[in-house]
Order: sequence, then structure tokens, then C-alpha cells
Amino acid sequence: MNALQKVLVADDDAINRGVLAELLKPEYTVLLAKDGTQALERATRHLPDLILLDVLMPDMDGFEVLRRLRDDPRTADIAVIFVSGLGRPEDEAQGLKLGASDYIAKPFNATVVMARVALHLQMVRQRRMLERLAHVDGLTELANRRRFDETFEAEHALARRRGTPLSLALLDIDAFKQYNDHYGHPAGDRALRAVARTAAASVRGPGDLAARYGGEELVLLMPGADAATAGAVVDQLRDALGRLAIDHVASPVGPLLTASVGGATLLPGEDAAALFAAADAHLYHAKQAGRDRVVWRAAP
Ligand SMILES: Nc1nc2c(ncn2[C@@H]2O[C@H](COP(=O)(O)OP(=O)(O)OP(=O)(O)O)[C@@H](O)[C@H]2O)c(=O)[nH]1
Repeated sequence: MNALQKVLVADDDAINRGVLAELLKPEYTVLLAKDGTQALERATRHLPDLILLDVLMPDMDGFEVLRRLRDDPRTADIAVIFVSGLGRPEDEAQGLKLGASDYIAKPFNATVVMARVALHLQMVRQRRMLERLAHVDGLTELANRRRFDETFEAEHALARRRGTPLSLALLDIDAFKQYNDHYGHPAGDRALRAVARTAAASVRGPGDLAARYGGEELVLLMPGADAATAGAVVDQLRDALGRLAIDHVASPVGPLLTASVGGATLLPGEDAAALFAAADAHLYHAKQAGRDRVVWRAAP
């Protein structure tokens, strides 16, 4: 959490690199690059929070480095401050137009450089926090509906293109209205958080996502998982829920809190909405059949 933010200093002049590194070292993790090519390579490998980028460098100038950073989705959002001997207003304007956060003319003043670096790094932290808030459910800290929708669409497109499996499971806590009515809403919130933590811990595949779809309904997205693999994940999740042993004396199902799950694995040519609808329909069947069970769409 408190790891130092990373600043990459790219300058072909060893003295400038050294001065900036000495200035920044007490507060940040400093990476160095002596030309444009090295700057790109280090930026891609280490994903710094901020780059102090010289404009005039022999192999590739700073403007070109910035263009290439912006072209690569991995580095497109890295904040860049030009530190340049080119002090004309049109140079500064060009740098800012290319997407730099700031432009500092050489010779620079150490205090001003530090203040601007601190300011831009603070903006980076704030932007990340906003991005996180926009994609995380506040109560459960799972991915929220928006993040699920975006990820589902992308993973569905990928699975169809590659012909790889994609499984989806909808989980709904049983008799949650009665739980709230009996134990109170704050206790309901705690139970929901416990179920969410268990769901998050149960999906471990690369690209797997546990999200809060809404209310007391969670969704598990499992790219690469066929029906057997996804079914095993869901069984483990239900076992883990059982071990939580949350009392629910008002439940028609049994003395403990339970959940119903509906699942489906992508059929060839099926669109994302149809896959979701299938999982939802099977969740409905699970509820109808008495709750506390998994109903997975049969393979064709
Ligand atoms: N405590 C709490 N309750 C919530 C939250 N979101 C939704 N709920 C409650 O979840 C309950 C869902 O009720 P229903 O849709 O009737 O479902 P159910 O009682 O679980 O019944 P079945 O799904 O048929 O087993 C409602 O009482 C909602 O108020 C939340 O964030 N916190």
C-alpha cells in the first residue's frame, strides 16, 4: 500500500540523470534510462508512475518516445513530464499537445521539479482511486456490475474468436429477505460480505472474476473453464459457504445460510446475452427445485 511510487528519468546527459536521481531518491523509487529506446524498454517493463523525459536525445527524441508510449495500451496512461532544453513556447505547446502532463525547461530549479513531480504523482494516485471506485462494489469490494459487464463482453469476444470455453455462474443467497427481516439489515450486510469473500477466494483461474451483479446476487465469470471445471469451482464454493456456517433460523431451506447457483458454459456461436440468460434461467430452476443447489445447463 505504501510502496514508493516509481519515477523513470530518461536523459542522455549523465549529469542531468544523476542530479534528478539524487533529488528524487529520498522519496521515490528511481529508474534511469540513457536514451529513448531504453526509456521505452524500462517503461514497458517496470510501468513507472511518472516519467521525466528529456526531449533532445540522440537515437529517438522525447516526443517520439511519448507517441510510442501512448500507442501501447500497457504504457498509454503513464504520466510524462518533459524536462527540456527546448524552452520555446511552441516546444512546450507541442509536448503538452502530445499528452504530456507538464513541461519543465532546463536549467531547472530543484524545488520546482520536486513540487511538480509531487503534484503529478498525487494526481496519478487520485485517478487510480477514482478508477477503482468506478469498478468496485462499495459493500463487498468485489468487482461491480459495470466492471463485470465490460469484462464479460471482452471475454466473450475472446472466447468466440479463439474457440475456448467460457463459463458463467449466477449465485443468489437463499431467503435473504427473511435473513434481513430476522437478523437486521446490518447483519445482512455482514453475511453478504462473507459470501462475497468466499466467492472471490474460490475463483482462481487466470482471468476469473467474481462480481456483485446486484442485491444479493453474485456472478462468477470463468474464461477457459469448461462445464466440468466450472462445476467443480462452484461445488467448492458451496462447500466453503457451508463451512462459514452462518445461522439462518428463518430460512425455509435449513438452519444455515445457503445459496442457489445457475450456470452455463458458452455454446458455439452463442452471444453473450444468451449465455447470461441461460445461467439466469438455470438459477431460477435451482430456486424452483427447492434452493441450496446448483443447476448447470446440460451440454448439447
Ligand atoms: N442487507 C442487505 N440486504 C440486501 C442487499 N441487497 C439486497 N438485499 C436484500 O436481499 C433481499 C432479496 O430478496 P428476494 O429477491 O425476495 O430474494 P430472497 O429472499 O433471497 O428469496 P430467494 O432468492 O427466492 O431465496 C431483499 O430483502 C433485499 O433487501 C444489501 O446490500 N444488504
